[in-house]
Amino acid sequence: MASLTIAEVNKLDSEEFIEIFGNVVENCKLAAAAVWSHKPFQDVDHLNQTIADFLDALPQKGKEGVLRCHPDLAGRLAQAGQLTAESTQEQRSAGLDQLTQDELSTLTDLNQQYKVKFGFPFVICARLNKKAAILNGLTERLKHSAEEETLAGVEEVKKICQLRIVDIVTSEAKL
Ligand SMILES: NC(=O)N[C@H]1NC(=O)NC1=O
Repeated sequence: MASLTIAEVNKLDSEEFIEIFGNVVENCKLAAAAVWSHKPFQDVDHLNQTIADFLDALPQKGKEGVLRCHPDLAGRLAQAGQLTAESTQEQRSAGLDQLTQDELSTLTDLNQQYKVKFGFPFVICARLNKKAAILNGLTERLKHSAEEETLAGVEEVKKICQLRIVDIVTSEAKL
């Protein structure tokens, strides 16, 4: 994805903006569509904060819905090569494409337990965690309440989103 300056971002019409930022929150074009109206953004941080505010303002069911738009880590879509480009890279960076058979069956089992308990998938920023930290995090977070996990999941969505935005928007003014 070509880098855009914040000035260039501020010139995008809503269709262009949704096309470019439509997956900064995984499979959730609505987030991009909603924040477009907050233009102009002063800088990347302002854009990040606006999306974070949008996510925080969602009611419980909306937050759960955002989490449900995320694919399982090393799950069915990953095995079938059907993840979004962003998610494919992120899961690879955590080493989730290099799991042993044992690690894969542990992760699959824990993911399933998590979904049965909470009704949405386990979400963690794969670019900031290696496979061991993901397996530990999943084991720990399974002990939480649904409210705690909705909030923890949304915090991870924000981290994923910030890193995706950094890939799109340059923080330097173009010469
Ligand atoms: N389930 C889950 O955490 N999915 C994601 N995490 C991440 O960094 N990218 C994803 O798609």
